[in-house]
Amino acid sequence: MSRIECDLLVIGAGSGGLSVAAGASQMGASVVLLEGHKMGGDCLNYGCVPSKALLASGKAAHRQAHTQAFGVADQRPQPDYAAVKDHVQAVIGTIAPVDSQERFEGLGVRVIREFGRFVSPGEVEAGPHRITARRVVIATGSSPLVPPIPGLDKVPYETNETLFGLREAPEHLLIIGGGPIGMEMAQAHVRLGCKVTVIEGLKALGKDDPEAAALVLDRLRAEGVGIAEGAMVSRIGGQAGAIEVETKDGSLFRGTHLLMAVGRKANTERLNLQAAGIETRANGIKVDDSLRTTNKRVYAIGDVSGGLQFTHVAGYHASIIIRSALFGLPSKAKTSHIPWATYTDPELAQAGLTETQARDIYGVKLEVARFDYSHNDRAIAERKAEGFIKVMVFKGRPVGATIAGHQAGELISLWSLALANRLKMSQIAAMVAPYPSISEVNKRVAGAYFTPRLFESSFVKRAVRLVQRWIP
Ligand SMILES: Cc1cc2nc3c(=O)[nH]c(=O)nc-3n(C[C@H](O)[C@H](O)[C@H](O)COP(=O)(O)OP(=O)(O)OC[C@H]3O[C@@H](n4cnc5c(N)ncnc54)[C@H](O)[C@@H]3O)c2cc1C
Ligand SMILES: NC(=O)c1ccc[n+]([C@@H]2O[C@H](COP(=O)([O-])OP(=O)(O)OC[C@H]3O[C@@H](n4cnc5c(N)ncnc54)[C@H](O)[C@@H]3O)[C@@H](O)[C@H]2O)c1
Repeated sequence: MSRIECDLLVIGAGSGGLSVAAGASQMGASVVLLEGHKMGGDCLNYGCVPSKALLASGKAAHRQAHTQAFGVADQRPQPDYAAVKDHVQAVIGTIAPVDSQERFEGLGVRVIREFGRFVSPGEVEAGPHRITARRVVIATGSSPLVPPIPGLDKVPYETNETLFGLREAPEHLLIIGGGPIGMEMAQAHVRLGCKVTVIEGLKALGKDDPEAAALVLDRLRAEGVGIAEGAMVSRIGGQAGAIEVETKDGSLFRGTHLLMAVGRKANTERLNLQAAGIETRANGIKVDDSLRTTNKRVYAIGDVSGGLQFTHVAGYHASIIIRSALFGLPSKAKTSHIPWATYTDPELAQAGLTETQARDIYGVKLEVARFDYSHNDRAIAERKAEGFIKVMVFKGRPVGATIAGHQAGELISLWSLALANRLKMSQIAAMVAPYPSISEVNKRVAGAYFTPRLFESSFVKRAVRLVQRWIP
């Protein structure tokens, strides 16, 4: 067994682990990075990247079929599912070098392609190596949760780890779970010519603002996605090509393929956490505000730490712990400015508090500013005028923003900036957005916040009349 000593040991080469390893190594720390499976983790191989590439194919097909309104005859799209999957793999292949072993070795990181497991509070074993590090970062991510639904073990089913490798188009895809994975994959598949039914136990897109979620769900239904809500699955039967899903209320759904999209479970089993005195909680490894585990020399970041499960959150976590692990400076992870977006068409994006959360905290003192896409000239020109932005404001500062509409995932960054820096609505209103751009909705919502103060104020009206009497 070889012995290795380093400043920082990173376990897992996904979104979080790669960010820590790259940053720490370039700042002069000796870094060892363990990866037992694919470099790039879930996001590159089975998550964000393939799902967005598949959605892009769906969008291309949908566009072909909806050009008449622009004066260009519609065409019947002829998607070739296997070719679409080639596109998905090509996109992964284009991005993969950025996450590759070679690139990281070039940055000075020692990359070991083995799974790691703790053997003591300060030592990790990986294949033939025993590694001692000043600090350890667990960034092992999450896997699809497959609940023990009776009958599920007797039928073939897909998860995000197998779906992107499927070469034959599902004739009728049943999706259990109406979260972001379920709804993104539903729209991609319906646009690629598959029949799709989503079976959701509670409320589809239930973590989002209900009004914004409803706008997206209406659009998906209009495109032909069947969405059953309040439909908790109780039993699964049938066989390959003829799957049956039964719900607690007795409804029966039949389809040819099944996708399980009911959430995630943290990747902790291989780590032998007890040997290191690291405690877990229901959804992952227990961490404090600074992302330290119950073993103070060990951090946990990204999906495995059980909070918001997004690539940009894993990257943000990496920046937080680099500060404390390398420089010994205090640093805390916040969630108040974290955005997320679901890349359906229209997109759905959130930063900070939803209206319901903000009302619970600020009560009647909360103000909600709103602007509809139907008043945005660019959106009208592009025939994307369906959607809205609303911003939750307390004492002149935004505390949350919700956007449902074209490019919502792009527009939301401004609100993360505003929340991170405690900007005022007046500072957003001072921005000038180019005309005609979709991003004008961000300025116009700030304008909407000030409209009653400026245009419906008798004080302002009196002041203007007075000044007008005096100025030449
Ligand atoms: C279908 C889908 C779509 C998604 N779309 C988006 C999106 O659009 N935007 C977004 O922000 N997020 C998206 N996500 C979420 C995003 O993929 C995750 O939040 C992100 O990958 C988490 O990064 P991570 O570093 O925590 O884990 P991962 O990226 O999963 O990386 C963990 C790595 O650790 C390795 N590993 C595990 N155990 C060990 C061990 N013991 N030793 C060594 N290595 C180990 C794994 O093999 C893996 O490579 C999506 C997820 C899915 C499933
Ligand atoms: N665009 C993005 O950023 C993006 C896209 C996809 C995934 N992700 C990340 O991946 C995570 C996982 O996504 P997800 O969609 O799997 O999880 P999720 O937890 O968001 O949604 C799962 C859904 O399944 C439902 N469900 C659970 N058990 C059920 C049952 N027995 N019968 C019927 N419905 C059931 C739940 O009520 C829930 O609505 C997300 O929370 C997100 O963090 C992000």
